[in-house]
Amino acid sequence: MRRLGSFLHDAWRIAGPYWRSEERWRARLLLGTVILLNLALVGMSVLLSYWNRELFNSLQENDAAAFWALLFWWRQTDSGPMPGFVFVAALYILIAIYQLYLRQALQIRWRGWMTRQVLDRWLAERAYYRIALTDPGTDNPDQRIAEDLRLFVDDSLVLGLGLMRSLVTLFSFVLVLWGLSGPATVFGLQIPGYMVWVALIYSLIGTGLAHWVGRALIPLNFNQQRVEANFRYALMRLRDNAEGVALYGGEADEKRGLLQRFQAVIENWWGIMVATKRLTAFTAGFSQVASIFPLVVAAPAFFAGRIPLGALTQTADAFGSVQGAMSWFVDNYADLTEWRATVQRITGFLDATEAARRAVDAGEGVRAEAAPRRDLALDAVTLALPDGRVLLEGASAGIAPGESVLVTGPSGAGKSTLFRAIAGIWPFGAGRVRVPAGASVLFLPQRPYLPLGTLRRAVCYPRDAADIPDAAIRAALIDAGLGHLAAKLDQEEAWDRHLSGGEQQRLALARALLLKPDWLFLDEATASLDPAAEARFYTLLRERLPGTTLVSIAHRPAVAQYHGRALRLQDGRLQDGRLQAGPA
Ligand SMILES: Nc1ncnc2c1ncn2[C@@H]1O[C@H](COP(=O)(O)OP(=O)(O)OP(=O)(O)O)[C@@H](O)[C@H]1O
Repeated sequence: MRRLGSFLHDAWRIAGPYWRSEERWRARLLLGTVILLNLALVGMSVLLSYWNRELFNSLQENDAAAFWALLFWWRQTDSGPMPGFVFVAALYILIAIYQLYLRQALQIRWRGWMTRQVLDRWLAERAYYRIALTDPGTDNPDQRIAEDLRLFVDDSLVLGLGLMRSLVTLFSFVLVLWGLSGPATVFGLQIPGYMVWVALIYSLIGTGLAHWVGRALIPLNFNQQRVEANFRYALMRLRDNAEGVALYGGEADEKRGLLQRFQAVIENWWGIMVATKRLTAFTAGFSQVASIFPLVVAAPAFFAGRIPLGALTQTADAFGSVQGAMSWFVDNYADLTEWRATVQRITGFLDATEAARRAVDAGEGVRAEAAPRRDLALDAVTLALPDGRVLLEGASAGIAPGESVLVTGPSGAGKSTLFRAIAGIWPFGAGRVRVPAGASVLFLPQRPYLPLGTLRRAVCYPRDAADIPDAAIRAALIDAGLGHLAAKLDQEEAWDRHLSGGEQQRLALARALLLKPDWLFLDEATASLDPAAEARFYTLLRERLPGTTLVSIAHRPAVAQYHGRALRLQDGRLQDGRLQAGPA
């Protein structure tokens, strides 16, 4: 019970904010309307059950006028005026259409609001990056944002409305059945409304048995989602790494891996089939029996002339409705378990983003802060790895504006990690990095990131391409030696796969020329260029961005000539040294 309580609390933690948000009035109005229409549908089915009874009675009494009136017009009955079938059916259809339409409108609004909120949290404080480093247990954020949010909203509405409808149906038809069923005498005891008790006991036994027969399906369904996702992920990896696989000729290995994962899909599916077969044997048998069971129980009263044919059929109908409503938990078993898993995954994800935000607020790791000064300062910076290994211990240094500094050191010494700390994204370590407030900073990593979409977007990233004139973008491309791409600005391609490594680095140079940052950090940004192109790259940077402070990581000795100073990272220490400045 405590587990159920904390689960419902989690579900409300996810769902609640929308109903208190700025969209709350529209949301509540939509939900209220959907609930009303939902209740109206139950009311319509109660009305139809009385209508049915009148129809069968008209048949039994051979009353053709009453029969036709009940179909196409209306008729006065003992319990009041009864509208004809055409009107009842038309109204039912109208309510059913709008109940679904408005529910779907609410679904997409709710999902849209939640998606925007979760994206905000995920992107704030670079939680998307931190979580991958500090909380690897929070897997597949893409699935959580795209799929789990959708499932949560859909399941919450469908299950919530379904439960409410079943409860109202249950109470309505229990009343109908109570009114129809006279008392019965069992072992000398008079039991009023005995058909109600028969229906409840019958349904409870059915629910219990269905749970017992079908419970194996719950973990199997759960597992099916997992193995399907694993298989899909492997296919996606192959698509993303098609070139690497093709160059290695790794098709046979890939096929083995893919078939292995697909085998897990097949095996679990067989488990589902066997369990479903068992459950279907039970539920099909149960519902067949349910269709004649109330007739068998009520038939003696009919044959004894105590109830007319209409009452007999209405009894069977009401019995079926009570039993159907009682079976709600059984019918929705799979969806309930799916909803539960979804709530757990979203809660875990929200907790991880919250933990990332708290860690930043608490100043854990290397703190990067904007300071009212012109230079950049490292104060007792220690860089560590997730396993605690220390890369750099208590380093202090400063870089003045306009300087050009080369960072060197053996592979794996921690040079890129030092850049990460300066960017304020490295969570392991201690100390402080003070960055000039208000200065624009651009990092060009080893592998330039190219976003999805047009080339224009790729060049201007992370600025909005709409803010930058066409001519400036073309000029930057031409300067960077990518003039042949200037005509393709609005072409959408997988540019990261289309362009060669060197072209991608030149595109990053174009980006730097375009954005004109005050501070430019280059992490082996020319590693894929030939020496002549590398020389042009640095010369151009110095010419076009004379006021920009340049900090480069590079292995090639030739790069040193474009810098005035070197910082060497080795054996956990940062050594400072002057360089003979070259053409810069
Ligand atoms: N996310 C991570 N988790 C664990 N270890 C990491 C992570 N990122 C980097 N490291 C480790 O930190 C060390 C330093 O990496 P870093 O990329 O800073 O080195 P580097 O000096 O830039 O090397 P290179 O010159 O080869 O690019 C390496 O041993 C690397 O394996």
